[in-house]
Amino acid sequence: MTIAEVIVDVPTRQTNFPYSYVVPEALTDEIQPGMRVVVPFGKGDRKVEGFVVGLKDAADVTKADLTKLKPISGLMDLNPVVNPELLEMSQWLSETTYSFRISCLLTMLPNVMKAKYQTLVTPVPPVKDSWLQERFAVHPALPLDQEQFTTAELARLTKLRQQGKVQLQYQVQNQAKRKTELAVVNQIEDFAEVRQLIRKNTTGQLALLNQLEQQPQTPLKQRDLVQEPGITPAVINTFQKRGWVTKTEVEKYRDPNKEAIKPDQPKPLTADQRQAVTQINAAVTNHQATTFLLEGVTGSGKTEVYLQTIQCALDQSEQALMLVPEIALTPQMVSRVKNRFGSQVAILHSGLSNGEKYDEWRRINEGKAQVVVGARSAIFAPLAKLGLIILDEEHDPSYKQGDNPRYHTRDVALWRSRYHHCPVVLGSATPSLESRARAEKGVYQLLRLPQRINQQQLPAIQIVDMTDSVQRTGDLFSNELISAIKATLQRHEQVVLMLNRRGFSSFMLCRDCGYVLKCPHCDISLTMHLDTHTMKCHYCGYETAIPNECPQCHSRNIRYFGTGTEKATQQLQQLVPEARILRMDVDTTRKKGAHRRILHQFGEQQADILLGTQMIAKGLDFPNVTLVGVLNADTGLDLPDFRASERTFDLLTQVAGRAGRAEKSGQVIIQTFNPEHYAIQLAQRQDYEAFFHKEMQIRHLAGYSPYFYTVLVTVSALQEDAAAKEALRVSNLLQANVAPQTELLGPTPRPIARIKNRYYYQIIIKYKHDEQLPDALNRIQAISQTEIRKGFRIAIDVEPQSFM
Ligand SMILES: Nc1ncnc2c1ncn2[C@@H]1O[C@H](COP(=O)(O)OP(=O)(O)OP(=O)(O)O)[C@@H](O)[C@H]1O
Ligand SMILES: [Zn+2]
Ligand SMILES: [Zn+2]
Repeated sequence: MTIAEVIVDVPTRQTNFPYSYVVPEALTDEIQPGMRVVVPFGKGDRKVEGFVVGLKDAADVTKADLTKLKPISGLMDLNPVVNPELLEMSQWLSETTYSFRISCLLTMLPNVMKAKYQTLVTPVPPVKDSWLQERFAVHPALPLDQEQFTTAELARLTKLRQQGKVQLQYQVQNQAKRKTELAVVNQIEDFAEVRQLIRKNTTGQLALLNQLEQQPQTPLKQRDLVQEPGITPAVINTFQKRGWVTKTEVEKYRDPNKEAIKPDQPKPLTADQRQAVTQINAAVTNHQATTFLLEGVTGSGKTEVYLQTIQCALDQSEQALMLVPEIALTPQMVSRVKNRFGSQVAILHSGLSNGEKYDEWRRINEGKAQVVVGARSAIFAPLAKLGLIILDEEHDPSYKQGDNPRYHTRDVALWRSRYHHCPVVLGSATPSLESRARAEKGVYQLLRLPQRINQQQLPAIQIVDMTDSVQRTGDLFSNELISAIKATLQRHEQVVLMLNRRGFSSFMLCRDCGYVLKCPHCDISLTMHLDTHTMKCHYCGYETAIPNECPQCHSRNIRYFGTGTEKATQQLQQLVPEARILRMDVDTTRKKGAHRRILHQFGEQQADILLGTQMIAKGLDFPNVTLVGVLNADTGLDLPDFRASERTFDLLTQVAGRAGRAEKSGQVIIQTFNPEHYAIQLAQRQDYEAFFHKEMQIRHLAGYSPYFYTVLVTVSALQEDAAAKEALRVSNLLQANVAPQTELLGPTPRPIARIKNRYYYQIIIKYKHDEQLPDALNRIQAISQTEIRKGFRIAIDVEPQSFM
């Protein structure tokens, strides 16, 4: 007899220990680690989903224990969905992020593979109640929901259940559906003989015969066959009746990137590119788990380095994984990879429907894709022969997942690199301080591309001091920027304008009493949306009409501090009436394909100006863009976050890099209220190395990363005093268990103290070495499950990327 170790999916009873189940005789040959199973759990033996993480022999279990074990109810998969590498990784991930193993396993799989639960109700025989007899005449079990039963009927069922006349069953549903299509399989052995049997004038039959003869061994899709002249479904049916073909179902993958591929060739490399490619390729061919930091200024040709090293992995019959931040996963980037590697490429990003994601994932899992390009979660792509991992824009905060498991993509990449003995390339024009510091120490190997392609200069950057109102026209644009825009349009060149939306924007303020219109559920001001004429909360979705008087003092003297993209577009249109402006932000890109459409229009020069949020700062490569303007450089500088300067520097450098990338030289104008700030001054010089050294000194003095490690513990509850008390309890528990040199900051209310009616308190742990810390955090993780039942939520975030 075999025993399976199963990690079950029960949100309120999470534990990192697998439960043991008996494998029924019928499943012994089928079951494998990495498969999902349905198992009975808890008092009512309700059916839940679980993952088999190991199998062992019954001889290893005592007789007494054996009798207590329940059997597995069924398998959800025919093949393992978690391969041995990912199974091993899930263990490591759960230990290093202090999250439960089930959430690690679920994170690795496409969304549709998360099981859905359904409650079914069935009458208990003998059924005497006439209403029950009637209701359950057709189906012996019905889903217990509002669609099936009226409220009165549901109440009636509750009563019947108390009397033991009906019972509930919990059913796990597999949501993942694979699509199949009809195909035709050849059964003819002697084609000449069949040709004799077909009459000369039946061209359709002859056409089909020819198709079969060309590829007698492969199933031919009916959809493709009927494209041939003369071949119709009727012709195929005739062949089927005569036993010349049989019909079958073949798997069909939804192809999310239907756009035509324009094959392209590797470019001859510059000397710097060649040096980088040579070193990375050596590590690929020698199977070395080296981490390279590719520090290349904007437009230095990092992408070409990625493509040529990917080629090297493919030449070794190995696979490559390329990660890109979600917003940089532009259609431009995707087509660059697809044009080079064609249909071997699988793409994973949030714009795909769940079904499309599942299909791409299956293609990868079945070894049918050799190159995977995707955003954060693509780091778990089940490539079995990984030969190279690339993280483009490695400094990007979106590489850190905000929910459990709170992993950093870079750490997972390094783990996989060790597992597969393959190199990792971290690329950026502005590497994170952590990575650059590791390169300084020799932990990572530094490769630099200090020059732009074509000897093109980095664009000249001009800073405009917005505190000087003489310089302004309207509240968003300086005279300099407006005249530069006009001059650019006269040369028939294009402009990219960025509105920095980090921090707070477009809120309503009463000039008489100072009232700011806030969300009733969150501690954050509401944002004005002109298209819907509402004030919206960006955290919980609450919305209300735009008020025309102050809700507090009823004064009409209210002001909208709008720096929203809509308002900026309107102002700009008034100042430069001839301009054709495209707006790109979360609102205009919500619809599927909108992002692609806007960029396509801009690329085809159907517009002069692209005005957008951070979304436009990354990855865009338009040769006709010669002017970049940043409307408000500093909204991120005041945020209570030790990385505020780094983020501002990164963003300005990235967006400036969009100008003058081809033959024409570029110009950048940065509008700011803090012209003296070092992040802005050094961004003006585009001097990453100087910024790195300056910022390292500041981090050293303040005791922050990369000199110290941080862990953020957050406690929340519906009542503010309860949250505060619980945070204090957690803090005391930590204090008692961490090493004496470890510093605890807080508990303090989080900068945005309330979201969706929950109050948040935070504790920041700072340390250099602390061997006791993992144990201390494990204790917190363990109590989090009991606390959840009392209404508290405790979150542990190792190396947090945000303190909001
Ligand atoms: N060796 C080369 N010869 C000619 N053109 C090249 C070469 N390498 C890259 N390019 C071209 O130079 C332009 C800039 O390259 P690329 O977009 O790869 O830079 P990047 O470093 O990734 O930039 P960013 O970080 O700003 O996105 C692209 O249009 C690319 O096709
Ligand atoms: Zn007021
Ligand atoms: Zn809200």
